[in-house]
Amino acid sequence: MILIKDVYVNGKRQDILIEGNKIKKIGEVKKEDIEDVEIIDGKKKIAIPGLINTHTHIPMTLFRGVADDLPLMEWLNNYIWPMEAKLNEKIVYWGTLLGCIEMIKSGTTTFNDMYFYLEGISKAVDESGMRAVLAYGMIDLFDEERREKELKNAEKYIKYINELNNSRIIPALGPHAPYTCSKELLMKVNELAKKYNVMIHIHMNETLDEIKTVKEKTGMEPFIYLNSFGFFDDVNVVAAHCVHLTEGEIRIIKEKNINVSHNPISNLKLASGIAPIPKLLKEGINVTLGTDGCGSNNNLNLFEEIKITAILHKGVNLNPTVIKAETAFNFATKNGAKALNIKAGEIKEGYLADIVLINMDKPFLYPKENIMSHLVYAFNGFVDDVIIDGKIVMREGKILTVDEEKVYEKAEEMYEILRS
Ligand SMILES: CSC[C@H]1O[C@@H](n2cnc3c(O)ncnc32)[C@H](O)[C@@H]1O
Ligand SMILES: [Zn+2]
Repeated sequence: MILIKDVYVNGKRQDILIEGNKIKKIGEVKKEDIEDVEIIDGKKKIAIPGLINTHTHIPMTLFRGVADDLPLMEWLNNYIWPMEAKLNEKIVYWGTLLGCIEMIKSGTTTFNDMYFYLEGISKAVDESGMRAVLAYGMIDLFDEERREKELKNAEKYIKYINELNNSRIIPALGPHAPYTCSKELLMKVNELAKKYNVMIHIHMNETLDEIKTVKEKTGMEPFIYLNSFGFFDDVNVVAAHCVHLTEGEIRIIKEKNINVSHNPISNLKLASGIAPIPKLLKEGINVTLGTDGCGSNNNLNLFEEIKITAILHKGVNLNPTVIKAETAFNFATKNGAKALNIKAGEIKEGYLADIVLINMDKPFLYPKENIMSHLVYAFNGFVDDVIIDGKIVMREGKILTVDEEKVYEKAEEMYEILRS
């Protein structure tokens, strides 16, 4: 058992008792009453639910800084995809470990990923102690032979992850986007999602260019097109980006309970645009936050997304009340958990013990009055202790699950292979 004593949580100082992978009690807990307990002194700390990143390509930590200041299509076609052709399980494994360290240090406990070489990713997630939803990213480019291969791979990885029997690693399906995946592939994805009871993770409406391509091909906007053949029926979908949406598309997102992953930093950096988040909120749509990969962000610090979300939409709408601090924070916690269907995102009895502690003795966190405001507008994202699934993975800034130095060394080595 783990007992966090005198920590500021849910508005007051109290104790948190963790048993197994769950929060057993919040309130006053006497250590004498419990046997075999590890005590964490929470006096100087606050406890928040671990953050949930709903759109990443985690091994892309190794692509950090390789192609900046470009629009999406040029970035993908001329830089990222040629480099991705050199990937293998080993490179992806080390890139993922680097990403896990970065996320743990910045308070993220769960991520929703779409990428290749899922054996390497799963191994790294397992070792790091993180929680993840992993989808093999499918791209068929409208070619039948490629489609069959991609679908086989996707199914193979769902089975592979299920056989790992690790409750922290959840399989999903990841068709890349409507401009890279055929209707036949997308229809099959809906079928497989129901067959294996897994969610779907897809890029939607990121740029005007891609929407134009889909419209020229199908005569419809992407959400209308996918909806026309039942892609969103009876499945749980996380749609990343959703930057440019028509009223009709917003109606579909609402009707089909599609979860939106807002990635403001990636969208700003690739000059894709700004998603109409206040409009989506008015419709009661579940908005969550993602970083996207490190090629387009260039880090995995979800606290940055929280702050940007809270301030960006104020500026764009000339209205400081459109997204309040707590709303942005909930995007990265409660709403993320809802999207991924996990009992996390809040510190509550019976919930998964995914908890982050922050030492408040930091100059930018004084005076200690409005904690939520500080977390959203003042905090730099460097947290102190992280518990995932009831296990301490970082203590006082030190990662306990993996050898940090070795990961940094290997990351440099893997990068040399990619750029050669
Ligand atoms: C098929 S696995 C994921 C695939 O997506 C690429 N990617 C990374 N960031 C983005 C983005 O913002 N939009 C579209 N595609 C993106 C990644 O490099 C992989 O090839
Ligand atoms: Zn992406």
